[in-house]
This record gives sequence, structure tokens and C-alpha cells, in this order.
Amino acid sequence: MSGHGPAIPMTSRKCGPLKGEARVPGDKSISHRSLILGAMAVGETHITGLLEGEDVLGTADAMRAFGADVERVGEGEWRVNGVGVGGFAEPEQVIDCGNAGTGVRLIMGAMATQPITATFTGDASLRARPMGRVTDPIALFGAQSYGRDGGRLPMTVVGARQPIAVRYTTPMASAQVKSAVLLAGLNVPGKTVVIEKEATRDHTERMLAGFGAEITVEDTDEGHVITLTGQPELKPQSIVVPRDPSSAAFPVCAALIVPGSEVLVPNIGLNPTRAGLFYTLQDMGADLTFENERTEGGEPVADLHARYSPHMKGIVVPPERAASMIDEYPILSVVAAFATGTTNMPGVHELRVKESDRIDAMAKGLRAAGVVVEEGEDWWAVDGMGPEGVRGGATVATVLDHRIAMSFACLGMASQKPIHLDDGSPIATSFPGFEPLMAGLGAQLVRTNT
Ligand SMILES: O=C(O)C1=C[C@@H](OP(=O)(O)O)[C@@H](O)[C@H](O)C1
Ligand SMILES: C=C(OP(=O)(O)O)C(=O)O
Repeated sequence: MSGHGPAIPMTSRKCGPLKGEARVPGDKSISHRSLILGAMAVGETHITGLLEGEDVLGTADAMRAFGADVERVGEGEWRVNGVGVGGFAEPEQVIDCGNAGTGVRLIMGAMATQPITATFTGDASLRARPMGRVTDPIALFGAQSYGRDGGRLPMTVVGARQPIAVRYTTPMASAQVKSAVLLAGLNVPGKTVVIEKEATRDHTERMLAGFGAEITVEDTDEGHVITLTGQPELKPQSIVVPRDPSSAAFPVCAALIVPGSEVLVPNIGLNPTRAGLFYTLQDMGADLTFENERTEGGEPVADLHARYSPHMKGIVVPPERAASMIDEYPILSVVAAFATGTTNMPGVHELRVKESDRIDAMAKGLRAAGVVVEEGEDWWAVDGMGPEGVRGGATVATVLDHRIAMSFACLGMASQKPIHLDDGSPIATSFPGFEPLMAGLGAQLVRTNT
């Protein structure tokens, strides 16, 4: 992952009804974890449905640099021959995680208790994001880190030579921090405990159990207490990655706002720690149903059926739901613009430290498209303009952020005038194939030279 290539300007215009089936790619969170845990197991892990987006490909390269044998054997089909817990080799080159916060933070955790040194970097977005949230807890295990001012990349991590088990309460709702601590705990004798006050996505816990680690989760007065017994032998797995609910959000929400649409998005992971957006849309009055609910590979899965919904109303999104839909606020704010009344989104400070400051990026673009947005440090509110009321006619900055780019692409499908994206290239980090998939449903999203 060498960072950012040439900008790809795009224009999204009002289109006819979106119709058909949207087969979105594999889950990004589960894909990163499959490669990392596969690399820490002994023997061959087989993965199907892996997301082949830039973020995850960066993690695959990183696992090779740490000594695992990682091979693509078909579309979305990968084999990982792991080196075992504690078996990472010292990388000879700087590890470039591109745009991927999940990639760099989980890998830093995984190597922090091994007797090796590694240097990490990323693109301009990732180099601006805070890493102290991971370097603080890994320091408790005995790892040292040397980064730029404010705990920014590039950063060198010197793994602990004699790591000690840790009991750590995460200071913010973050699955990346929780996962970094758990992955660090793998190579430490004794029990590592992570406590989170609010539940965040639990793919690491589920997958660690699947790979044979001893891990327990309890709800107590302190919060959600996760206890991992260190130094297990992880057993290779056969992993089927479900399709990504965070990617499904785009065709689902586009269908809700484009008149006459009806879209089926099959096989979507509906882990309750990820499904908050869909419940919020239902609360707003969206015509969105879950069909064929089932369990696959230990994760709840359903087909999502979304139809044009001209009667949606603004609501207050419960702040306790924030972690389960944290990446979906940008596209929710687009839907909110086509509803009636105000949608209030409190308790979302974390949005300010993603690939971009997502409140700022969305507020700027929405205002340029004629929508009234108010904001504070950890909240924002969007005034609905009604189903036909969003003007559009703006050029928006996507600020190296895939979710901002896809959100505004969806807005342009239903606004009166087109939306121009200054750069659609970040979409490839999480959703390769977004443009042909949306075009197949009937969207008019084209690359432009302006
Ligand atoms: O653990 C993960 O896979 C992720 C956790 C979330 O980040 P935080 O842990 O920073 O909330 C989310 O925004 C990110 O897209 C993926
Ligand atoms: C926040 C995101 O990813 P990451 O933190 O992995 O860059 C995201 O995909 O919306």
C-alpha cells in the first residue's frame, strides 16, 4: 500500500428507480482479523469471501512481512500458513497500512508482545490519526513506541521482550483498541483482561474462540469484561466471511431515497454490534425488512430488502447505539436530508477521528447541497428537506475518506442537481466494484475530468 494515487473525480446524477440485487463485498473487519489470526495460527487457514479492498490487501502484505505465507487462490479465496503465536519474524521494511486504521492498530497490538521491532506508516489520512489509544495499552505489556508528535505515524514499535499480562479498561468505545489489547495478550503468559463500558463489534472475540483460544465475556457492573488466557496454540480455521453491513448501507440507503426503487442486498452480516443503522432506518419509517434470517459461520446473517420510503421522519438516534453504527453516520445523514424533520445524532465524538473528521466533511458537503446542518464537538443534527427537497448542485471534497465519497455519490442519485466528487478513489479501500454495482442497479455515477 503505497498511499494515495491520482484523484478520480466523479459525478452522480438523479437517476430512475434503483432495481435489482446488490452483492456487496466481504466484511472489512472480519477480513482483517481472518488474515491476522490466520498468520498467528499453526497450519493453513482457508478464507472465502475475503474483501479484496486496498485496506485488507495491505494487511495481507503486512502478514507476509511478519513471516506468514499468504496466498490468493481465487476470487476472494485465500490461504494463510501461520507462524504460530509468538512466531512473527521481524519485518525488513516499513509496514505501510495505507488508509487502514483497523489494519495498523490490530497489527501493532499483535506484534507488541513479540521480541521484534517494526515501523509503521500510512497515507496522509492515517498519518493524521491518533495512535496513542493503542500505544498506551501496549506500553503496559512492556512495548515501547516512538512516533511523531501527538502519537502519529510513522511510528516504530519495539515489542516487549518479557511481556506481562494486563488488565485494561478502554477509555473510548473502540473495537480497534480492544482488539489490539487482546491480540497483544495472545503472546503473554496468564490472563489479559479488557473491560469496555459500551459493547463494540465483537468479531475478535468470536474469532479467537473459533481459533481455539480460551476467552470469556461477562457483563458486570464494571462493563463488558473480556478475559483471554495467553499463549494458546491457535488452530487453523476455514472462514467464510459474510458480506459487509457497512457496505450494504450504501445500496440500501440509496434505494430508500431514490423514487420507485426496490433493492435486495443478500447475505449481510447482522451481528448486533454492527446492525445499528438498519434499526435506526426502521425507526425513521424506512421500508426495510430482513429476510431469511439465519446463522452462518457463527455470525447472524439476513437478506436486506429496501424499498423507496418517502415518509421517513427525523429522530434522535440513541447514543448507546453509536458503536453499532459508527461507520454509518455519514450515509445516515444523507437519508436524514431526505426525511421530514430533524435527525439528531448525539454521542459521536469518535466520528471526528476517522479517515477524516466525518462530521465536518459531511456538514460541509451537505450545506453546499442546500441542507441545514448544526454541529457540536460530539453531536450533529441534519434538517430534513423532504423526499424531493434536496437541491444538490455541489462539488464535495472526499478528504481521503471512502465513506464520505460513497455517501455523497448516493446523495447525488436523488438530489435535484448533480453532485460532483473531487476524488472517488478512496472508495477502493473498502468497496471495490462500488461503481459497477450501483450502475447495475440503475445509478448514474460516472468518472469525470473536471
Ligand atoms: O475493529 C474494527 O474492525 C473497526 C472498528 C471501528 O473503529 P474504532 O475501533 O476506532 O471505533 C470502525 O470504525 C472501523 O471501521 C472498523
Ligand atoms: C473507520 C473506518 O476504517 P478504519 O478505521 O479501519 O480506517 C471505516 O471503514 O469507516
